[in-house]
Amino acid sequence: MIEHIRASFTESIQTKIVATDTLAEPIAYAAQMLVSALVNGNKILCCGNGGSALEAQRFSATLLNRFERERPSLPALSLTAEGAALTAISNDYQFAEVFSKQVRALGQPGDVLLAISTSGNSRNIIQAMEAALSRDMTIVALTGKDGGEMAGLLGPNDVEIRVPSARTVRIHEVHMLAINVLCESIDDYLFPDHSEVQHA
Ligand SMILES: O=C(CO)[C@@H](O)[C@H](O)[C@H](O)[C@H](O)COP(=O)(O)O
Ligand SMILES: [Zn+2]
Repeated sequence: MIEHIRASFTESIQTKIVATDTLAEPIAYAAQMLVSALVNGNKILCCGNGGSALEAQRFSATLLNRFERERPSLPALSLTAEGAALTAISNDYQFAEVFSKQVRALGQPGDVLLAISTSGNSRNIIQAMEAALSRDMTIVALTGKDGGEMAGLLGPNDVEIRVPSARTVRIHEVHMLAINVLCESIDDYLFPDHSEVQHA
Protein backbone atom coordinates (compact mmCIF):
# COMPACT_ATOMS: atom_id res chain seq x y z
CA MET A 1 0.00 0.00 0.00
CA ILE A 2 2.63 2.54 1.08
CA GLU A 3 4.80 1.53 -1.88
CA HIS A 4 1.87 2.03 -4.24
CA ILE A 5 1.24 5.52 -2.86
CA ARG A 6 4.92 6.40 -3.23
CA ALA A 7 4.86 5.11 -6.81
CA SER A 8 1.86 7.34 -7.64
CA PHE A 9 3.61 10.42 -6.24
CA THR A 10 6.78 9.56 -8.14
CA GLU A 11 4.92 9.01 -11.41
CA SER A 12 3.10 12.33 -11.00
CA ILE A 13 6.37 14.18 -10.35
CA GLN A 14 8.08 12.48 -13.31
CA THR A 15 5.22 13.41 -15.62
CA LYS A 16 5.54 17.03 -14.53
CA ILE A 17 9.32 17.01 -15.02
CA VAL A 18 8.94 15.74 -18.59
CA ALA A 19 6.12 18.24 -19.18
CA THR A 20 8.35 21.11 -18.00
CA ASP A 21 10.35 20.76 -21.21
CA THR A 22 7.52 20.12 -23.65
CA LEU A 23 4.82 22.44 -22.30
CA ALA A 24 6.57 25.69 -21.32
CA GLU A 25 6.48 26.98 -24.90
CA PRO A 26 2.85 26.13 -25.78
CA ILE A 27 1.69 27.44 -22.39
CA ALA A 28 3.50 30.75 -23.00
CA TYR A 29 1.92 30.97 -26.46
CA ALA A 30 -1.53 30.18 -25.02
CA ALA A 31 -1.09 32.87 -22.34
CA GLN A 32 -0.32 35.43 -25.07
CA MET A 33 -3.40 34.36 -27.05
CA LEU A 34 -5.62 34.68 -23.99
CA VAL A 35 -4.16 38.07 -23.05
CA SER A 36 -4.57 39.42 -26.61
CA ALA A 37 -8.21 38.32 -26.64
CA LEU A 38 -8.88 39.93 -23.25
CA VAL A 39 -7.10 43.16 -24.21
CA ASN A 40 -9.22 43.32 -27.39
CA GLY A 41 -12.43 43.04 -25.37
CA ASN A 42 -13.03 39.37 -26.20
CA LYS A 43 -13.90 36.54 -23.83
CA ILE A 44 -12.88 32.95 -23.09
CA LEU A 45 -15.39 30.07 -23.42
CA CYS A 46 -14.35 26.87 -21.60
CA CYS A 47 -15.50 23.25 -21.91
CA GLY A 48 -14.59 19.72 -20.81
CA ASN A 49 -16.20 16.52 -19.52
CA GLY A 50 -15.95 14.99 -16.03
CA GLY A 51 -12.69 16.05 -14.38
CA SER A 52 -12.07 18.41 -17.29
CA ALA A 53 -15.44 20.10 -16.68
CA LEU A 54 -14.18 20.91 -13.20
CA GLU A 55 -10.98 22.35 -14.64
CA ALA A 56 -12.94 24.43 -17.15
CA GLN A 57 -15.05 25.82 -14.31
CA ARG A 58 -12.06 26.46 -12.12
CA PHE A 59 -10.40 28.47 -14.90
CA SER A 60 -13.51 30.56 -15.64
CA ALA A 61 -14.19 31.12 -11.93
CA THR A 62 -10.60 32.27 -11.41
CA LEU A 63 -10.81 34.75 -14.27
CA LEU A 64 -14.18 36.06 -13.14
CA ASN A 65 -13.06 36.43 -9.53
CA ARG A 66 -9.28 36.61 -9.06
CA PHE A 67 -6.20 34.39 -8.79
CA GLU A 68 -3.49 35.39 -6.34
CA ARG A 69 -3.64 39.16 -6.61
CA GLU A 70 -6.29 41.84 -6.43
CA ARG A 71 -7.45 42.80 -9.92
CA PRO A 72 -10.59 43.53 -11.96
CA SER A 73 -12.81 40.63 -13.10
CA LEU A 74 -11.99 39.11 -16.49
CA PRO A 75 -14.59 37.69 -18.92
CA ALA A 76 -14.70 33.87 -19.03
CA LEU A 77 -17.61 31.46 -19.15
CA SER A 78 -17.86 27.68 -18.67
CA LEU A 79 -20.23 25.86 -21.01
CA THR A 80 -20.53 23.04 -18.46
CA ALA A 81 -22.47 24.83 -15.76
CA GLU A 82 -25.99 25.51 -17.13
CA GLY A 83 -28.04 22.46 -16.06
CA ALA A 84 -31.20 23.47 -17.91
CA ALA A 85 -29.38 24.19 -21.19
CA LEU A 86 -27.25 21.03 -20.90
CA THR A 87 -30.24 18.75 -20.33
CA ALA A 88 -32.39 20.42 -22.99
CA ILE A 89 -29.73 20.18 -25.71
CA SER A 90 -28.82 16.59 -24.77
CA ASN A 91 -32.47 15.57 -24.57
CA ASP A 92 -33.68 17.20 -27.78
CA TYR A 93 -30.57 16.67 -29.93
CA GLN A 94 -27.57 14.70 -28.75
CA PHE A 95 -24.90 15.03 -26.11
CA ALA A 96 -22.30 15.68 -28.82
CA GLU A 97 -23.96 19.06 -29.44
CA VAL A 98 -24.06 20.17 -25.82
CA PHE A 99 -21.14 22.62 -26.19
CA SER A 100 -21.25 23.44 -29.92
CA LYS A 101 -24.75 24.90 -29.71
CA GLN A 102 -23.60 27.20 -26.90
CA VAL A 103 -20.46 28.19 -28.83
CA ARG A 104 -22.56 29.12 -31.87
CA ALA A 105 -24.84 31.24 -29.69
CA LEU A 106 -22.23 32.92 -27.48
CA GLY A 107 -18.98 32.90 -29.46
CA GLN A 108 -17.82 36.06 -31.23
CA PRO A 109 -14.89 36.47 -33.63
CA GLY A 110 -11.73 36.87 -31.55
CA ASP A 111 -13.06 34.94 -28.55
CA VAL A 112 -10.99 31.95 -27.39
CA LEU A 113 -12.28 28.42 -26.78
CA LEU A 114 -10.43 26.61 -23.98
CA ALA A 115 -11.13 22.97 -24.92
CA ILE A 116 -10.04 20.38 -22.35
CA SER A 117 -9.91 16.62 -22.98
CA THR A 118 -7.46 14.02 -21.70
CA SER A 119 -8.02 11.75 -24.74
CA GLY A 120 -8.53 14.45 -27.35
CA ASN A 121 -11.42 12.38 -28.65
CA SER A 122 -14.58 13.52 -26.85
CA ARG A 123 -17.22 14.12 -29.51
CA ASN A 124 -18.79 17.14 -27.83
CA ILE A 125 -15.41 18.87 -27.50
CA ILE A 126 -14.55 18.19 -31.14
CA GLN A 127 -17.88 19.67 -32.22
CA ALA A 128 -17.29 22.68 -29.94
CA MET A 129 -13.95 23.24 -31.70
CA GLU A 130 -15.60 23.02 -35.13
CA ALA A 131 -18.20 25.55 -33.98
CA ALA A 132 -15.47 27.86 -32.64
CA LEU A 133 -13.60 27.75 -35.95
CA SER A 134 -16.82 28.57 -37.80
CA ARG A 135 -17.19 31.63 -35.54
CA ASP A 136 -13.61 32.84 -36.22
CA MET A 137 -12.56 32.08 -32.67
CA THR A 138 -9.14 30.72 -31.75
CA ILE A 139 -8.58 27.56 -29.69
CA VAL A 140 -6.40 26.61 -26.75
CA ALA A 141 -6.61 22.79 -26.55
CA LEU A 142 -5.50 20.97 -23.41
CA THR A 143 -5.02 17.32 -24.39
CA GLY A 144 -3.01 14.20 -23.54
CA LYS A 145 -2.14 10.79 -24.97
CA ASP A 146 -1.67 11.27 -28.77
CA GLY A 147 -3.80 14.43 -28.93
CA GLY A 148 -6.63 12.44 -30.52
CA GLU A 149 -8.87 13.97 -33.16
CA MET A 150 -8.58 17.38 -31.49
CA ALA A 151 -4.93 17.71 -32.49
CA GLY A 152 -5.84 17.38 -36.17
CA LEU A 153 -8.42 20.17 -36.03
CA LEU A 154 -6.09 22.94 -34.89
CA GLY A 155 -5.06 25.72 -37.26
CA PRO A 156 -1.97 27.95 -37.30
CA ASN A 157 -3.52 30.45 -34.85
CA ASP A 158 -4.46 27.78 -32.30
CA VAL A 159 -2.32 25.99 -29.74
CA GLU A 160 -2.26 22.52 -28.21
CA ILE A 161 -0.95 21.87 -24.71
CA ARG A 162 -0.51 18.07 -24.84
CA VAL A 163 0.51 16.32 -21.64
CA PRO A 164 3.14 13.65 -22.35
CA SER A 165 1.32 10.81 -20.58
CA ALA A 166 -1.09 7.99 -21.42
CA ARG A 167 -2.78 7.99 -17.99
CA THR A 168 -5.95 10.06 -17.64
CA VAL A 169 -5.31 10.82 -13.99
CA ARG A 170 -1.79 12.13 -14.61
CA ILE A 171 -3.03 14.20 -17.55
CA HIS A 172 -5.66 15.80 -15.28
CA GLU A 173 -2.95 16.70 -12.78
CA VAL A 174 -0.80 18.45 -15.37
CA HIS A 175 -3.84 20.18 -16.90
CA MET A 176 -4.54 21.65 -13.47
CA LEU A 177 -0.94 22.87 -13.21
CA ALA A 178 -1.10 24.32 -16.74
CA ILE A 179 -4.30 26.19 -15.83
CA ASN A 180 -2.67 27.62 -12.72
CA VAL A 181 0.31 28.77 -14.77
CA LEU A 182 -1.99 30.31 -17.39
CA CYS A 183 -3.86 32.21 -14.66
CA GLU A 184 -0.61 33.50 -13.19
CA SER A 185 0.76 34.46 -16.62
CA ILE A 186 -2.41 36.39 -17.49
CA ASP A 187 -2.05 38.35 -14.24
CA ASP A 188 1.66 38.92 -14.89
CA TYR A 189 0.92 40.41 -18.32
CA LEU A 190 -2.12 42.46 -17.40
CA PHE A 191 -1.53 43.48 -13.79
CA PRO A 192 2.22 43.31 -13.09
CA ASP A 193 2.14 45.88 -10.30
CA HIS A 194 -0.70 44.49 -8.24
CA SER A 195 0.22 42.87 -4.95
CA GLU A 196 -0.71 39.42 -3.70
CA VAL A 197 -3.96 38.96 -1.81
CA GLN A 198 -3.20 38.11 1.82
CA HIS A 199 -5.37 35.15 2.82
CA ALA A 200 -6.31 34.76 6.49
O1 LIG B 1 -11.02 11.09 -15.16
C1 LIG B 1 -12.09 11.37 -14.70
C2 LIG B 1 -12.16 11.90 -13.36
O2 LIG B 1 -10.88 12.06 -12.83
C3 LIG B 1 -13.32 11.21 -15.52
O3 LIG B 1 -14.38 11.89 -14.89
C4 LIG B 1 -13.11 11.79 -16.91
O4 LIG B 1 -12.93 13.15 -16.81
C5 LIG B 1 -14.30 11.40 -17.78
O5 LIG B 1 -14.28 10.00 -17.98
C6 LIG B 1 -14.34 12.10 -19.13
O6 LIG B 1 -15.55 11.81 -19.79
C7 LIG B 1 -13.17 11.77 -20.04
O7 LIG B 1 -13.22 12.61 -21.18
P1 LIG B 1 -11.92 13.07 -21.97
O8 LIG B 1 -10.93 13.58 -20.98
O9 LIG B 1 -11.42 11.87 -22.71
O10 LIG B 1 -12.42 14.15 -22.90
ZN1 LIG C 1 4.45 35.55 -11.76
